[in-house]
Amino acid sequence: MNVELQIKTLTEQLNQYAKEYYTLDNPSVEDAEYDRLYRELAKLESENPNLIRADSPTHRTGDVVLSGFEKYTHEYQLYSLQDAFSREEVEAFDARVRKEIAAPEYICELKIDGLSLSLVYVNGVLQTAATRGDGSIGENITEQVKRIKDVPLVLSEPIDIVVRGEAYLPRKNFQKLNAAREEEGLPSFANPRNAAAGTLRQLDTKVVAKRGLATFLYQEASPATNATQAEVLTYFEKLGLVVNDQRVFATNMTEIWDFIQKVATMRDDLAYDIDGVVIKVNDLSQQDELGFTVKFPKWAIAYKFPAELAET
Ligand SMILES: NC(=O)c1cc2c(N)ncc(C(N)=O)c2s1
Repeated sequence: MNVELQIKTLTEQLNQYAKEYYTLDNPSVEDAEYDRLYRELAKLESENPNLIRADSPTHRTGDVVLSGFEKYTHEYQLYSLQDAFSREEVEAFDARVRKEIAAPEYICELKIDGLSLSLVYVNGVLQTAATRGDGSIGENITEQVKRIKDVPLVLSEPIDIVVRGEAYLPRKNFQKLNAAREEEGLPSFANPRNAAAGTLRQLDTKVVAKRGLATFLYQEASPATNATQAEVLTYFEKLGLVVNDQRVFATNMTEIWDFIQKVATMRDDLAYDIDGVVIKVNDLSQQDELGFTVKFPKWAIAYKFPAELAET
C-alpha cells in the first residue's frame, strides 16, 4: 500500500478509535493498540511531512507551550443574551416578539455553563478558535482547542463556516481534576466553569489535553444557509460538531414553561453544568426581522435558574 494511503488509513482508524474512547465512552481497542498505531502514523508523518493530513490526531498532541495569547478580532460580533429570572419576564419577551411575529415557533435549548467559544473553519479545516473576549476581540486559543477531543479538526464538508458554542468540563472530569489537585496540594476549582476557563488559559497545551474538556456548538455566526435554528443544529451534527440533544419546540408560554420546569428537575442528573434555558425564535428570517436592541438580540432570551445554594 503506498505511503499516502497508509497515512490516510491510519488517520481514519485512529480518529475512529478516539471517537469511540472519548465521545462514545466505548473503546473497541486497547490503549496499547491505539498507541502502536499512533506511533506508526507519527513515524510515517515524520518521514513524509508533506503527507500529514489536517485531521491527523498528531495535531492534538505535541507539547506546544505558547508564550502568551494573541488577540483575535472576530469577523462576526459575539452578542450576549438578555436574561430573564422569572416566568413574567419570559412572558414579556414572548409578548414583545408577538408584536412583530404573529405566531412564533420557539426552539428551547439548554444554557451550558462553560466558556464561550468561536470556531472558524476554512474549507472545512479548523483554522482558528477564540474566546469571546468583549464580543469583538477575543484571545486566540486554537492550539488549546485542538486538544479538546470532540472538536473536529476537519468537518465532513469542505465549507467556510464560523460557529459559536461552549467549552465545558464534564462533572466527572471536574471531580477527577479537583481530586488530583488536592493530592498535589493545589487549590481546587470552585466549579466546572472556572476549571474550563482556567484550562483554556493554560499556555502549556499538554495540560489541556489531560483535563478532558468537551463542547456543545449552538449557533452559526456566519450567514446561515438553513431556514431555521433547528436545521442549523442538525447540519452541525452532520458536519461532525457536537450539539446538545436536549432541545424542544414551543409555540406558547405554557410549552416554554413546561420545558423549563422539566429541565429544572433533571438538571442535577446531567453530566455537565447548565445555568438556564435559551429560548429562540426558530425561523432565521424572523430572527433577522426582529433584529437587535443596542445590546441584545430581540429574538432570544436566556431564562436563568435561581443560583444554586453553594454546597454547605
Ligand atoms: N451568549 C449567548 O448568545 C449564548 C450562550 C449560550 C450558552 N451558554 N449555552 C447555550 C446557548 C444556546 N443553546 O444558544 C447559548 S447562546
